Amino acid sequence: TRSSRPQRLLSVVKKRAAHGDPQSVISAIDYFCRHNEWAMNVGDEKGCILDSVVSELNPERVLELGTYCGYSTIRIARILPPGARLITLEFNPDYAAIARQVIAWAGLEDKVQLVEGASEDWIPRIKEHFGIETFDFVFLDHWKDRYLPDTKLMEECGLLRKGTVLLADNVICPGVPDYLQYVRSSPSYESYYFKSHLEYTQAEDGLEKSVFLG
Ligand SMILES: CCCNc1ncnc2c1ncn2[C@@H]1O[C@H](/C=C/CNC(=O)c2cc(-c3ccc(F)cc3)cc(O)c2O)[C@H](C)[C@H]1O
Ligand SMILES: [Mg+2]
Repeated sequence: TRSSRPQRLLSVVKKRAAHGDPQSVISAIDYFCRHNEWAMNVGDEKGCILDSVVSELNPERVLELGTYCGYSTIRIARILPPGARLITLEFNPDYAAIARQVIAWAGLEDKVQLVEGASEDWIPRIKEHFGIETFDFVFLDHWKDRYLPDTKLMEECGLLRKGTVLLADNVICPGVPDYLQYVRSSPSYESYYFKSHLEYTQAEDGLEKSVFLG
């Protein structure tokens, strides 16, 4: 049977990117998705905004919801300070298997812990399972109708602290209206919209940065 899109992305990475060189993995995926086959990675334009938010924050503890092929995982992990850790949740075993290989090809497996499972099952277990108190940075890029319930779950589980930054992809396209309304109206968040474009296209999209105020 035909290969999957993630499988084709992985083979491009192995063919075009240098082992242990995260930037070449990122460039190989972006080139392929722009010129050969679109895929729902955060991409280069929004990826630069993601890079700037992460490097300004210099987070020690990062959570990513929705790994897919690991593109944003390696974008974040490649600029984390030494000793920092990224936990990324992916509930599709086929995507998880591809992402593990992409992360390994980039040489970033020491900074990344890919956990196979659903966010709603894992968020309540992260503290005791990983010995993590709170996260400094959370990147939301999984099913769009799960951003809001998972954010409320992270609040309830005490995984957010004063100053924790949530960065949400796709707040315009496909859109996350219930999440946007919540973080923009809740007194517990200070929100900011980074206008950009849907990955590899000219359609509008953007990232919403929301600081938890406690
Ligand atoms: C219930 C389980 C919840 N918990 C979960 N726990 C763990 N992992 C989860 C959970 N829910 C989902 N995942 C995983 O995360 C990934 C899912 C990612 C989803 N992303 C989009 O749908 C999107 C669409 C477009 C788009 C824009 C325009 C178009 F025309 C077409 C597409 C663009 C974009 O940038 C997009 O990120 C992965 C596929 C999926 O297995
Ligand atoms: Mg996305």
